[in-house]
Amino acid sequence: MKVLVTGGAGYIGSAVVHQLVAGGDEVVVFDNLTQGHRAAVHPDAVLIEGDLSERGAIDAALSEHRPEGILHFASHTLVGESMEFPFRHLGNNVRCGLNLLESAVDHGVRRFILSSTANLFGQPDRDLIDEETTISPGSPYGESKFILERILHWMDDRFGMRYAALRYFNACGALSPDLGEDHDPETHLIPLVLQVALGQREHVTIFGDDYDTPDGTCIRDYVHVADLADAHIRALHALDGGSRTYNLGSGTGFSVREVIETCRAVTGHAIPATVGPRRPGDPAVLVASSERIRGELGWSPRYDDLRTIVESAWAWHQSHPRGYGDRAPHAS
Ligand SMILES: NC(=O)c1ccc[n+]([C@@H]2O[C@H](COP(=O)([O-])OP(=O)(O)OC[C@H]3O[C@@H](n4cnc5c(N)ncnc54)[C@H](O)[C@@H]3O)[C@@H](O)[C@H]2O)c1
Ligand SMILES: O=c1ccn([C@@H]2O[C@H](COP(=O)(O)OP(=O)(O)O[C@H]3O[C@H](CO)[C@H](O)[C@H](O)[C@H]3O)[C@@H](O)[C@H]2O)c(=O)[nH]1
Repeated sequence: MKVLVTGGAGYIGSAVVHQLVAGGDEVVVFDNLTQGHRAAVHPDAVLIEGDLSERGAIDAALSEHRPEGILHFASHTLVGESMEFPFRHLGNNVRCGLNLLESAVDHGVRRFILSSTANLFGQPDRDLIDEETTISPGSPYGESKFILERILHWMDDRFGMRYAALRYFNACGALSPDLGEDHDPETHLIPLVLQVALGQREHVTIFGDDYDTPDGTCIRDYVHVADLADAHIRALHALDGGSRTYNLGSGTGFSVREVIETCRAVTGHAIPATVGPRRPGDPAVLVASSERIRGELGWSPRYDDLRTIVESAWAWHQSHPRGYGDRAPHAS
């Protein structure tokens, strides 16, 4: 299949692009490279440097390449930042998504995959979050993704757009030692902890240890990018059977302290940690039930062991301590 992948130079998108190309699909990446990296794009994929806020740029890409499907990863992605700058997230994510969908409809594209999020659920009152759990976005970021899910519902209803909304829990790990996570600024827990082991930070700050959890720190469901890629490919090829929505996680939660302990064990570094205040917008516990995608598409996570996840991330960070190395050095 020929597909257009927005955000295909970013962390998760680039991993999915590599797996799509490996499976024989033809890929066009559309990315403004604000967080993405040229070097992360598979050499057999076409890279268009463009911004989704410009409808004309999307139209040009779809007219030239005529993809059958779109995978939409490009987004503002940070929960905490969206609490501080709600309009930035709501405006950008919804406007860019609408531009893309309107152009897709005009160009006859009828297959669409959306990167959605566990943040749709706020802090649910159940242990495992399935697709029937009440939607109550925990931040403007989560709200922007829910709005896009609702827009997709109407695209299907009005235009026969078959979509999959994939609600990832916490993406983690590296597809290979040469393809991993490189954000600026980095805000995600595992890369930050590993940067301490690399000697690039003095310590990691735990955002609150007074949550109602066994060790007082937040619990998250860490799902490996290789497993996310597998889910995208299965969902893409299942769309002819109709639109679908899936929660994607491994079904096991790990606390912030457990993540730091595992990073200590894998790296052999003491990794000093201090406790700071809670981060606005952070729910205490988010763990997925992915029974629906397991049952319908036969997906199951292969990398659900935290040590294996951290080992794959550590292999990437060790071989690329400055990431892809394409950022201007920070003034100190
Ligand atoms: N990382 C996670 O744990 C996680 C969890 C749930 C959902 N998600 C979602 O998955 C998707 C990918 O996340 P990621 O961690 O790979 O993020 P990322 O920042 O690494 O990738 C996003 C990519 O989109 C590009 N981009 C951003 N705005 C753009 C625009 N206006 N036009 C064109 N390109 C643009 C960036 O340059 C970047 O390459 C996002 O939609 C995010 O909300 C991520
Ligand atoms: O320096 C840090 C960084 C993070 N944390 C904690 O570690 C956990 C994981 O935080 P991340 O920033 O790594 O990830 P988030 O859970 O905030 O968010 C991620 O998963 C969400 C879905 O749950 C979103 O979709 C979002 O895009 C994606 O970044 C949270 O409890 C956070 O409070 C710390 O204690 N210290």
